[in-house]
Formats: sequence, structure tokens, C-alpha cells
Amino acid sequence: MNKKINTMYFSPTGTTKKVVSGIAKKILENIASELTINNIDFTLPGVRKEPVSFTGEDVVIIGVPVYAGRVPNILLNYLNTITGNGALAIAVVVYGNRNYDDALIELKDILELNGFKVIAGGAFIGEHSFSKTLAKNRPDEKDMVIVSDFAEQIYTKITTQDNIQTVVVKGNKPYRKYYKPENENGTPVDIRKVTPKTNSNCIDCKLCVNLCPMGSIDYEDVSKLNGICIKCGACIKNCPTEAKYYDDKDYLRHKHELEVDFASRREPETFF
Ligand SMILES: Cc1cc2nc3c(=O)[nH]c(=O)nc-3n(C[C@H](O)[C@H](O)[C@H](O)COP(=O)(O)O)c2cc1C
Repeated sequence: MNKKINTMYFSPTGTTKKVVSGIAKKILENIASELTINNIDFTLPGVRKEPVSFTGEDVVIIGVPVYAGRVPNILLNYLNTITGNGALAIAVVVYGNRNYDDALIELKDILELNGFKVIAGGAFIGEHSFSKTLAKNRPDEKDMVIVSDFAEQIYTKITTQDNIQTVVVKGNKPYRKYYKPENENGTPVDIRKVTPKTNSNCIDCKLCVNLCPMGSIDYEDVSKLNGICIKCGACIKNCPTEAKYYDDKDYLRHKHELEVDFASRREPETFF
């Protein structure tokens, strides 16, 4: 196979990164070992300012987490600046064991509109950004076996088909609306304005400032936000002293409801 392997992902809590990197590593094992992976981690805002373009020589494995059943809307502008110019793409979404709804078909459509030929797609499961119990520690070993198998099949498809077929993935068109949590009366609630609080465990290490995908946490006063919070979990899950938390009633109710209602294990789905 005479192609360059590229990975691209947005991954505030690392699950999307693990899946995308796992696919690339396995494909590379099949090709010459001296090749390296060109990686673009666009989790941080600075990276999303750089334009990226590929050519027909590239294979790009691109992954995003599922937010509200869709591609995170804060990424749409950036994703539309990436140009494929005939590059092959593998579309990957990672979701927290509720559902990926229309995220995979939306990602595939975005890539196609931007000049990629999308030849495979996968929806994988990662520990939920809101929770330390829902899909805990996923993707786990069992998931990574499926990741490897997915990569093997992609390699076979690229190397055995003369005119590589584009993939058909699961999803609705028009896409369903962004999934909205509800309160105890069944009324939809808007958790977009919810922001993390900081407790006295904070040692002011600034890790959260450097990890926030929106660049929103104030450097001088890390309890202050200068921009929006997307509830991605980066500051909360990575804090070495567990100093960050949410106390919003609707958010906490939704988190608990997800943990109860979607406790049974879902399995990855792959499309070729
Ligand atoms: C704002 C927001 C909305 C989410 N919506 C969904 C969803 O609709 N369905 C689902 O199963 N998981 C949902 N998740 C969970 C993430 O998709 C999941 O935890 C993913 O593994 C996170 O990826 P990362 O580790 O790369 O950040 C949501 C997470 C966030 C932050």
C-alpha cells in the first residue's frame, strides 16, 4: 500500500484518541514499519486555527466524540476548513453508551463535501464525559480487538479493491435535532450555560487552563471562565486533586439518568 497514514481527532477525555490511534497503528503494522503516522490532535483551540489539506496519496482516520447525538457543533467551522482533494477517509465517532444517533452520517457527509472519499466508518464506545461509571474505562480490551479487526478490514479494502467503494453508514437524513436532556417533568432543559465550579482542593497547577478545548479557563484565576464551557470533562477528569465539579441540578439529574438508563453495554458498529 502506497499511502501516507494520517490521524485527526478531537478528544478532551482521550477515548476518541485511543480508538483513532489504535486503528492507525494496526493499519501501519500491515505496511512498511519505517512509515510513521502524521497526527493532528485538534482538541486545543490553537490547532483549529491552522488550515489542513490532503491529497489522493493520503489515508485520514478522523474521529470526534458524539455530543447530543451529533458531531459537536463547535467543531463544524473547523471541520469545514479541512480539504481532502481525493484523500481516503475513515470516519470514526465515539459515544458514551447512550447512542450515536446521526453523528456518524453527519461526519461522513462533512468529509465528502470537503473532498474526501469516505471508505469506512465506525461508532465506538468511550467512558461518558459526564460520568466515571457510565461505560467506565471504555474503550477496553474487548473494544480494542474490534478496533484491530476494523483496521484489518480497512487495509484489505484499500489493497484489494481497484476502484474503492464509498461506505454507507447508519443514520437519518435529515439529521435528528440535537438530543436534549429533560427535567423531572419531561421538559427539555438547556445545560449549555452550566459551568464547572472549583473547590479548595485546587493547587493552581494550571493543568485545566492548558487542557480546556475552548481555552476558556482564566490563567490568573482558574475558577473563572472567560469563554464557553462545552461540558467535555477535560478539566474535571484530568484534575489531579479533583477540584473541578458541576453542581447544577439539571446537569446532575441528567448525568444520573444516563447512568441508570444506559447502563447495559453497547457494542461498536463498523461499516465498509
Ligand atoms: C456535551 C456532550 C454531549 C454528549 N452527548 C452524547 C450522546 O448524545 N450520546 C452518547 O452516547 N454520549 C454522549 N456524550 C459522551 C461522549 O460522546 C463520550 O464520552 C466520548 O467517549 C467522549 O470522547 P473523548 O474521550 O474523546 O472526549 C456526550 C458528551 C458531552 C461532553
